[in-house]
Amino acid sequence: MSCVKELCDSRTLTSIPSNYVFSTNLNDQDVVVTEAEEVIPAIDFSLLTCGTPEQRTKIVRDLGKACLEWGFFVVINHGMPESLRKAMLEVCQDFFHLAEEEKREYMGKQVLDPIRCGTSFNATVEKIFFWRDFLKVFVHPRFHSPQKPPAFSEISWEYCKRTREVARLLLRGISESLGLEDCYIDKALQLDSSLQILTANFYPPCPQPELAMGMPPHSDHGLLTILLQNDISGLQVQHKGRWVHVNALPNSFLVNTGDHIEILSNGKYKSVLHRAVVNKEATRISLAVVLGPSMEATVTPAPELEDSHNPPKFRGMKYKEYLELQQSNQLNGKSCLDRVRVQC
Ligand SMILES: O=C(O)CCC(=O)C(=O)O
Ligand SMILES: [Fe+2]
Repeated sequence: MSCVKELCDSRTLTSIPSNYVFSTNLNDQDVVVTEAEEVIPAIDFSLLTCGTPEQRTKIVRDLGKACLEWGFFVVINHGMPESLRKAMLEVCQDFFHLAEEEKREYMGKQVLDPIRCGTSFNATVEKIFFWRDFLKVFVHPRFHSPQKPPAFSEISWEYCKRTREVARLLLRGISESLGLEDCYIDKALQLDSSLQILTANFYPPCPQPELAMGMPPHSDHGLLTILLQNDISGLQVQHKGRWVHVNALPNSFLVNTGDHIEILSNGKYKSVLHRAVVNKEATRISLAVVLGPSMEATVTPAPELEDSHNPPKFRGMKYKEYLELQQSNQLNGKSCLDRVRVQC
């Protein structure tokens, strides 16, 4: 199965091959609105880390509201230098531009292999492919990096260390917003050995973008995903039954809550459905850093959030098993989370 990049580079395409036609794509019920109509809430990260107690209380409340109403927020004043964000995007682009032979050692790997690249989501089981190539690297608790491009290791190490710090501080605020101790998630899910995965997504220009899909509607596993993209938009977020097309603010990160926040909060904060559409003109690159529990942690709803009116909505499952389950599945809505949902 060759990459979409190779498919595009090998000849001038005027239409897409039939195995890329995504049948339930952009149909009439799929109303897409722009951010002019629906504005994703912004969280000023600096107030969480060095605001006055009053400012911190307010930002924790705002964070809780964003998790409750959107499952998605924009983080501003995060302290990450723009030069590092740019370097990270560039070095990922360089990886996708390596010759096929140089990427081959990372192809055809299993879900728990620390470095793997490929196309679509799980091209061995899918009948219809997504217009997307990817690189996935496990960067914590053990750091891994492809050997090429040579700068990848140093840049991704720094980028991942900083995104991990941002995610852990956001999770403290989210714990508090749930009425739990600020270090609750950190302790319960053993975040000193949290699994952190860097995914780089590469979406080349597509001759028939209305027929193809970069990534289908899905929710993310893990606790938080921190997303960075080049100047090309394509992410759409489900909100109140409509798709909101996101144009990221400059210098900001987009963050969404994952399935394991939904489990831990006993369904209070939902993991949000999102998808990536493609376009005719330009290559889009997005970098998604997922911070999850320790692979050995069994994630259950926090007992503090359960009572007789609110029994546990999910059964416990080890994070490692959840990852295996997700990869054996088709990437499809919240089908993986449904497998641990308690039926009532
Ligand atoms: O490309 C995007 O904007 C979305 C990527 C994404 O959802 C993912 O990697 O899980
Ligand atoms: Fe995602």
